[in-house]
Amino acid sequence: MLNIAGLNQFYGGSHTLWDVHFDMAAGSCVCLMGRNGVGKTTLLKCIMGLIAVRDGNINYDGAALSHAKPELRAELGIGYVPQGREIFPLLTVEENLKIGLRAVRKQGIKSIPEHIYDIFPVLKQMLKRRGGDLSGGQQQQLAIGRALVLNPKLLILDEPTEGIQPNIVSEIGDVIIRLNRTKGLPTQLLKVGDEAKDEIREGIVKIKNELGVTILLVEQKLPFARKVADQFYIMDRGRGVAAGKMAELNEDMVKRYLTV
Ligand SMILES: Nc1ncnc2c1ncn2[C@@H]1O[C@H](COP(=O)(O)OP(=O)(O)OP(=O)(O)O)[C@@H](O)[C@H]1O
Repeated sequence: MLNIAGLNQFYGGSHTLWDVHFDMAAGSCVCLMGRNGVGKTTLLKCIMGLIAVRDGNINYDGAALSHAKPELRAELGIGYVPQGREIFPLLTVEENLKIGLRAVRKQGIKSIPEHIYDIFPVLKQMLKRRGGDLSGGQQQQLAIGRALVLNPKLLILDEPTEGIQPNIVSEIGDVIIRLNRTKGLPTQLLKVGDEAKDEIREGIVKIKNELGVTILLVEQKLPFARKVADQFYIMDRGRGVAAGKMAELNEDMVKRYLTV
């Protein structure tokens, strides 16, 4: 789904990403790991077209992204929640969510999809509150909710648990798992609709629609990363140095590349 080859990036004269190769398959949940300053956010920003790439290729579902305008990502179904969340503090929750709608008008999505409130009920309760008055955890839910308005196929999250209290961290973990993994709900469940009440059938269709999102996240908290992701990709000093199934992430790699 996302394929990166030979990617190099510079901040002025400073060579930050070195010949990065990275592949992720549709349906996976990949955690981008590494110590502070190794280039994780920079890689995400390259994918999102927010900073220029010196050379190399970024391909998403057959589309070449390396030199494409940032807007193309939303059109292709790539949602992004940046580090620090970047919600609009003076706008209400509803207004923040509506900002996501601009990018999807072409797809005929004109109002905030109801399933966003199923996933984050707190947003419905707080629709008229200003973004800046929400707690850190609520702001993160708002930032993820805003990205979900796009109905993304690929959702990119940069440190979604940073600065958030532990109980909300685990809620956010559950949401990521729910978005990513419930794909493949048996189709016979849909067929029971003949006898089932409309409500139930609608609920199942909704769940099917909201799920199966491919996820790429940067995360420093190891237990969280192990819980939500099925693959890891480790960076060190601007280079990709290890990748594999999360179950294969061993103590040696943790010591070598992750612990401070
Ligand atoms: N706008 C910028 N201009 C110049 N150098 C930058 C800029 N942004 C980041 N850097 C540098 O590029 C390197 C990679 O930074 P990046 O933020 O991608 O790392 P990271 O792995 O995401 O770290 P963290 O976990 O701290 O966010 C660091 O040395 C950083 O100081």
